[in-house]
Amino acid sequence: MTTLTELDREARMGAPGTLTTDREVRQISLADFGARRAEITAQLWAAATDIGFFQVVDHGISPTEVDAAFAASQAFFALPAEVKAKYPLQKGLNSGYEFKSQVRPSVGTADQKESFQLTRPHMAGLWPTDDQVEGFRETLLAFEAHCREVAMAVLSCFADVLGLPRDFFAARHDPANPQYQSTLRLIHYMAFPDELLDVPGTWRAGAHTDFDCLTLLFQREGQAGLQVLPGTEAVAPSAEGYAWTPVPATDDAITCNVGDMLMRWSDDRLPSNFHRVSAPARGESTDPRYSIAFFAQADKDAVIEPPAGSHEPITAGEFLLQRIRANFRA
Ligand SMILES: O=C(O)CCC(=O)C(=O)O
Ligand SMILES: [Fe+2]
Repeated sequence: MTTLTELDREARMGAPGTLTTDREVRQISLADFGARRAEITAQLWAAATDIGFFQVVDHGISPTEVDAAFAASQAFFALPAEVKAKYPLQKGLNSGYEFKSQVRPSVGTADQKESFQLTRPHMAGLWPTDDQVEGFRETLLAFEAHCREVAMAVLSCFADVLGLPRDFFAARHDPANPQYQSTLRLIHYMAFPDELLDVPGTWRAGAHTDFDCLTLLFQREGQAGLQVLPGTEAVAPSAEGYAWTPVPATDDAITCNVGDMLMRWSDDRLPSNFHRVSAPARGESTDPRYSIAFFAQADKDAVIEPPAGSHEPITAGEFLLQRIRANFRA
């Protein structure tokens, strides 16, 4: 098996660097999508190829739905540890619950978080009961479906620019396919303990790129910490290291970023940017942070074959497995 260049790149990104607010994380409205498609496509492409991260608003997922998903998430994480442990992370399948088990190759320390992942074909035995969290399964399956719709709309715009059929990505992220491997991840960064403040190498999430085609990230107003490294900065670090840009946390916007699969698939035209979630500095809020990520990961049997041949073809199943193996403790 060859080592992915994606893994190689990641190993060099762990240093704290500096923060900058020189870069703007653009907000793009998806309102009236059908009629404004060309304009939206131009805005998405420009943002994705410039800073890399962008936010979409007027995306059609109602505040009520987003609140319900976060309420289900909070209720789950509030369960006793021994209950959560009944739904353990399934190795290599992105489903189930884990506690501080993700170690990013960039930093070598465990993310200070717990998470629950939903990947449709791999949920047998992993749903908490209605006694534990009322309506958990229904709420999250509906939310996952709606996230996929928004992700496919954004990917259809990228397909237009890449000269691919408009439904190219939707056909390869097919919930009816047993090989479906898109994932909804509920994340809880616990209230930050005093003894970890100022400990070097401690992150809520260490620097990484995502493995997927497109990530949708839901944040809560004021629960800050997400920082992105735009591609051009990653190429030319200053003397202090890389300059990271904070991504605002609001209730209404969905933060989007391209992942490694789509970078490959686009012959590297669409960059997959490094990002991380910083630990609070002394004096900053140590309150918990909740986020929800939808990872649009092409079905296992989809072949990632870039049109210009810049990378060898690889199935999305093999690609993802290599990345997961490098990230989770055995
Ligand atoms: O929680 C966040 O804000 C980011 C999480 C993230 O980047 C990830 O899980 O890949
Ligand atoms: Fe990420």
